[in-house]
Amino acid sequence: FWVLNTASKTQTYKRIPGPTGVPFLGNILQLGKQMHIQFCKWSKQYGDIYEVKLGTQRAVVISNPKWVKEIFSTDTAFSGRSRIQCFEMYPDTPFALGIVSSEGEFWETHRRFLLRQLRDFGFGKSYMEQLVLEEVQEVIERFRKTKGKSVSDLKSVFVLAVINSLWTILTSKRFQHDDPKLNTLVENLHKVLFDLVETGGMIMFIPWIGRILPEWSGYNKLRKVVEDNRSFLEEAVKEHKDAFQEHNLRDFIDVYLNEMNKTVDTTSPFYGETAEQHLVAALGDMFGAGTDTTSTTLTWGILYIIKFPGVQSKFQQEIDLVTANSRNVSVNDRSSMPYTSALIEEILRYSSIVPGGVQHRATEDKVFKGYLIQKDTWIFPNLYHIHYNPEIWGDPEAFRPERFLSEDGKVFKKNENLMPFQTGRRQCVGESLARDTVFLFLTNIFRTFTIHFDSNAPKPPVDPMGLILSPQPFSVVMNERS
Ligand code: HEM
Repeated sequence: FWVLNTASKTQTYKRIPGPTGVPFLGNILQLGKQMHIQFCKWSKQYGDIYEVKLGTQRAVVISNPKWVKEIFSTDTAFSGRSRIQCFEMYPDTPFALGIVSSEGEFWETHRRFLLRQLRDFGFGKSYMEQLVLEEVQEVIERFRKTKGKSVSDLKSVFVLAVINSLWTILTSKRFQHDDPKLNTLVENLHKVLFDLVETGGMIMFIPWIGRILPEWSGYNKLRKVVEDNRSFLEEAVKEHKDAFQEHNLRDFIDVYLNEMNKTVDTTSPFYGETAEQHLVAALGDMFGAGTDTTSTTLTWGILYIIKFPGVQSKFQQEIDLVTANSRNVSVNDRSSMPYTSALIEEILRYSSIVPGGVQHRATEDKVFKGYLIQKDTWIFPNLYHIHYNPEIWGDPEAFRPERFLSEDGKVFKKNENLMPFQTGRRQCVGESLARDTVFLFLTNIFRTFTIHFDSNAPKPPVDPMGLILSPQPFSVVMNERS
């Protein structure tokens, strides 16, 4: 029956090409530590779409940017998410909670609610900009104190600073940049994700390995970090429940609790214990998705600006022109800063920190471009390949912000093939915040300092590393501009 069923399904559709794997492991052993590099090699061999097996999990990888847009925008069947329970705060619930991992009506309702509340609380408005600028100022003061001495771990300086504006809106609290407990929490999270890549990401693709070899596979360490995070966030929700006043809704948590209190329909996504667990998971998503990504992008930004000749001086010239070197740069200046806009696009392209995107799940059998994509298949957009495709960019290996400018260099030109935040129904909810944060941090830091590599420190190795592609540590010296 299975043979007949499969044959009848494949007969009328084009066959999806792809590399041959081995039983149980599929193509995992071919992936190596830099999965995105192998994804690019396969796309050269197999074209716009190919199929791989990650353990026993079937996945298709799409490398044509127009197809990526189409598949994630048009059909809800391609907007699902696969459960990877080892990452979940509540792995025993019947379906995944939070925003990143949930799907269907539950996800849609909560994503809409989150976006509306964030907007109402000031997302993308001048209040938010003010909050970001306060963080920028604190980071600048911290750099000032180094007085021309070497600074070696930029990312750790940025990691809590970039989330604080959002955290204020969500919880009415901000973190001290050097809060030891929080920094340990974040470091552990990053370390555990890094170690996962070292073991080929096995527990994501072959869940039973985590149960059989919990130590070797990194499962135990991962669970410890996830549970520490959960306790920290549950505490924040508990404090809000204890202090809750219906007439004084201070932040996102309060508004969410209010919605829960009003809900009597037991089938509503806002009802009962599940809804409260969702709130904790959603806060975890914001924290997880917002800290590492933005701080890594900023760190890459500084590395590229000082590494590639001429970039820092052009950038500073534009900053000085706009501010007359007498005030902070604000997001309103962006429209008069074409070089800066182009520079940030090039940083996003060149770093491509989420190289294989975040995979979606096909929630039913569906035909796409004549190929049958079967239910439960994972769909990866091959973002790194798209961002480094010579047919699109000409000279992708060159760091050249000018590719996003008109010929006379005066007008910023968007390129729709750049999609670091992915695209379509699940497109990153933090895109505008991340863009504003990167813009305000970089412009105001380079308004204040000229930065170069510390000539006494070893040259930084160039290969990016980790699940979120991060630069290897490098040391810089910051000199205050006159
Ligand atoms: C440079 C910074 C960032 C990059 C490159 C980035 C990239 C991405 C990507 C590629 C996705 C997957 C979208 C999809 O599945 O179609 C995503 C989803 C998401 N991002 Fe970001 N992100 C960044 C910053 C942020 C920030 C600051 C937040 C905090 C609000 C955030 C929150 C989320 C959430 C909640 C999702 C899940 C959306 C959903 O599944 O509906 N991200 N991001």
